[in-house]
Amino acid sequence: MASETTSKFPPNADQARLKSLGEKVRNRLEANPAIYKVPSDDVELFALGEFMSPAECGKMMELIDATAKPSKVFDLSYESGYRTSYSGDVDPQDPFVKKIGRRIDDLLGIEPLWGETIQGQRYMPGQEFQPHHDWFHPGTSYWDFEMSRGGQRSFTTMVFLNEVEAGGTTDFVDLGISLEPKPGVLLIWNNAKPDGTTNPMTIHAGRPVQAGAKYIITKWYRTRQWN
Ligand SMILES: O=C(O)CCC(=O)C(=O)O
Ligand SMILES: [Fe+2]
Repeated sequence: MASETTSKFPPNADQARLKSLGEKVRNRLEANPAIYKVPSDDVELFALGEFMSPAECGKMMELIDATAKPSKVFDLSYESGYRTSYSGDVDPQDPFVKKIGRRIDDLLGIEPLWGETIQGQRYMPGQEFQPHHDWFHPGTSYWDFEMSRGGQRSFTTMVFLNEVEAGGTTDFVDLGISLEPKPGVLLIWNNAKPDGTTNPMTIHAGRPVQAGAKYIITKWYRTRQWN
């Protein structure tokens, strides 16, 4: 693809940074007795219960309802059906949003400026986010732009805000792992392998909600300062 051969960012451009950040965050999470490591040989995946209180989850859902608009996945349009949830950047200046963001920064021990702003998402019945990687793929239309504003995505963090009546699991499709939304639970995964190359096995999906609604927040970290 033309954009790949002309890009100043080779595939796995941030390998060394992903490797050292992976080590740092892994050590920190493994030293935290409250954090559960989901057993997998292929992906570093962690979970933490009661990361947000029921009141905090409720407040965040109100903010999402106030900002939600159709999600965009880079060059894939909402109409394509790939990601049909409603999403919005909850106000990064809101003191409550800042507080939750800082709590995630502290837990992982990643430089706060490397974190993207928290994104809220709401799925109604039939809405889903089809299998994808959160890391950026070389050769895409967004590769150069995203790589130049913070580098590759290192860690994904995601909080389930509510109980979903039916459906809406987060599935790691190549791992055979399906996680049911439980309010307040934080998921964390490393988008890279221990050697710092991007990890194809992180492919995951937000399965269609069958009944009720599903609310989540997501915060992604890069390998350098994001803007
Ligand atoms: O809704 C989910 O369970 C997954 C969301 C997701 O993968 C994302 O926002 O990148
Ligand atoms: Fe994702």
